Amino acid sequence: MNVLEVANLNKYFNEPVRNQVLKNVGFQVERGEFVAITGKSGCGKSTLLYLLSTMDTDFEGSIMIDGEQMKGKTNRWLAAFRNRHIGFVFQFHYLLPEFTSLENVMLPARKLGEYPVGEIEQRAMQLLKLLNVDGQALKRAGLLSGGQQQRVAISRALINDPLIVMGDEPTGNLDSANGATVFGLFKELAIERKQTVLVVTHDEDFARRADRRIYMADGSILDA
Ligand SMILES: Nc1ncnc2c1ncn2[C@@H]1O[C@H](COP(=O)(O)OP(=O)(O)OP(=O)(O)O)[C@@H](O)[C@H]1O
Repeated sequence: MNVLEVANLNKYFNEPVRNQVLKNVGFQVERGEFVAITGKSGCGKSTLLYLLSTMDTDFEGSIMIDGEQMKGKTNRWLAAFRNRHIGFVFQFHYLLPEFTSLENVMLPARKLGEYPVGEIEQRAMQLLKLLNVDGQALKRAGLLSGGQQQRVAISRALINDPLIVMGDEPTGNLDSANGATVFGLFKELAIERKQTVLVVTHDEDFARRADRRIYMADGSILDA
């Protein structure tokens, strides 16, 4: 079953001049696939991922996630859908700096409101532990190193057990041991939990070991 179906996707930026950044992009991803999106700097990878994450709604074409069309939905609907189904690890973490790591990880689950706080806290601690950052649980996120913040952000992305995990350079700030932990975790999500993982990366080793690789060049997909 396809979790993601992208068809005839075009994206334009209008500043400073009108520029077509994605050109008729189309591909499909099955449930439980681990996909790496690669390509030269500026080819449109982050733009694509941002659209797929439903955070940018300004596009032409079709993005279907879990059988739902993302085009034309209200921001409120998209925010609820995103919180429930998509875990996203940004290139810049966007953790709330005044909140502790633990509070940051718990936030999407508290927003969802499906589980008691105690259960959410327990699960958040498990994720922080899995990512070797449980020692920082009670520290304010703004005081952590870049790599620690990255691992907290990954924990936060996984708290609601999302259908799709999307990452923009998720191992970018990590040393090789922590990078390998994250890779192993993503692989496990895909194989054991049938979660779909979609990662933009410049890390050749990471890309090579994914189930599938999507190459982009100048706003188009070369091989899907
Ligand atoms: N908000 C914006 N306004 C105008 N142009 C933009 C905007 N964001 C991105 N672009 C342009 O879109 C193109 C694709 O950018 P994008 O960030 O998607 O590339 P990328 O492949 O992710 O690059 P990198 O690997 O360096 O992160 C670039 O030419 C960039 O300058």
